[in-house]
Amino acid sequence: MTTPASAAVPGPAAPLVVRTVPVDLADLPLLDLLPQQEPVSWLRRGEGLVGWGVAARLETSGHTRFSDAVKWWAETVARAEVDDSVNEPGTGPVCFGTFAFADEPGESVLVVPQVIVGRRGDRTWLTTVSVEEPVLSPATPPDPPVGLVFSDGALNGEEWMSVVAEAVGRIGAGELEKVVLARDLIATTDVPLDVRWPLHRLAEHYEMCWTFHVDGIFGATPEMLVRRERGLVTSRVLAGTIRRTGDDDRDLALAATLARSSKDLEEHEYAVRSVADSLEPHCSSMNVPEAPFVLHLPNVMHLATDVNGVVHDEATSLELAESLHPSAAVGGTPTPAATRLIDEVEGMPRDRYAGPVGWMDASGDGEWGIALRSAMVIEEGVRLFAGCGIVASSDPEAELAESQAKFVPVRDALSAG
Ligand SMILES: C=C(O[C@H]1C=CC=C(C(=O)O)[C@@H]1O)C(=O)O
Repeated sequence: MTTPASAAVPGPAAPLVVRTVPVDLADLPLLDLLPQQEPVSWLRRGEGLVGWGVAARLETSGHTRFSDAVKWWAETVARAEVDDSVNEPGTGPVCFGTFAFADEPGESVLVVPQVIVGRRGDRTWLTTVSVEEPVLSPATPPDPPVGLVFSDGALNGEEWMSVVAEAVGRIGAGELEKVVLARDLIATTDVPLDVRWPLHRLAEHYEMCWTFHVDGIFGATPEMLVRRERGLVTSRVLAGTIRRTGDDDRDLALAATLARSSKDLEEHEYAVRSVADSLEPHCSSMNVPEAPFVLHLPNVMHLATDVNGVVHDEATSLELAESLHPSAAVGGTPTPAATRLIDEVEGMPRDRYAGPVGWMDASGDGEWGIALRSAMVIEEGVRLFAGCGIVASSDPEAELAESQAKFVPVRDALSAG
């Protein structure tokens, strides 16, 4: 079912009036433009999109959440009055989306901001949607979190390790090959979080990741579920992790260990296979590298594979994201057995953690990351998430340590110092 969030917000019935013009912002970081109210962001290395205000919005849920969103967006852009003098991916009408991991529970949202500013290479543009052109200038700086206190989420460390042990047993018994199990952490704050605070810090420290915020879920994801651009499709698949020590020489040795680790290579292979198998029906040709490379992030290193293809059908980036979700980087292998086990033992709703998050333009081009290294704004503060791929040889204690390392980006970004 498609329901606009409020009666004041035009749904697909009221045509959007969209205008994109080039702007010159010199070197002003796009994040500096974001006001505290209703900010959205999708940025990597200073490029991407930010926006604010709500010109149109869709909330949906259940197993039709992706098809509802695809239909709503097609209807919205079909009726829009568009004047786009820049004509790049991400200009003209653009929606931002965040999707629940599972059919139940969780709301999925598409939002069309009133103002969007984009940057790609040396081009910067402003898109307005049914509003006057604003004067673009730095917004007030973000406020740091007040009274931040972390506590266990649904399970404490010991309990989560027993769940991992249970999964290892079930894998050993032949029920499935891999499952990704996640845990959460609660951060309470004395006043509502100014989400721009962690966004600035994530963008600064994790510049090789996509720093996102859409409707209360934010983070810096290293994993691109799918990018579709002018007929080309790319997916960055990650699975297999080792923590960094902070000592460069030791980290290089660890990277070599990761690249040879049979446990991590097995975990990675499942994830690459799931992505390649889902993309194949949409592609006339594909390149799936035989061996992964090691992606170095400030907190961890991952085995990574970039899968590329040429799309031969009309599938939009969001339809491609739907067919890829949940990949074995966040679900498992085989997918049905893995998602059943997640439901049975994880002990918490994932909501939008590990679901697709990103944006799409009127042509269907867009980028959908996996909402990892992420947190959801909740009434009491923030709920952080981290998950780990479990295979037959996984050790619960090592997985707990890995999950702690995966909390680090958001955890550090929330600290006031
Ligand atoms: C599920 C997460 O990471 C995935 C992505 C990269 C490496 C992973 C791993 O090694 O377990 C996970 O598959 C997470 O960060 O919450």
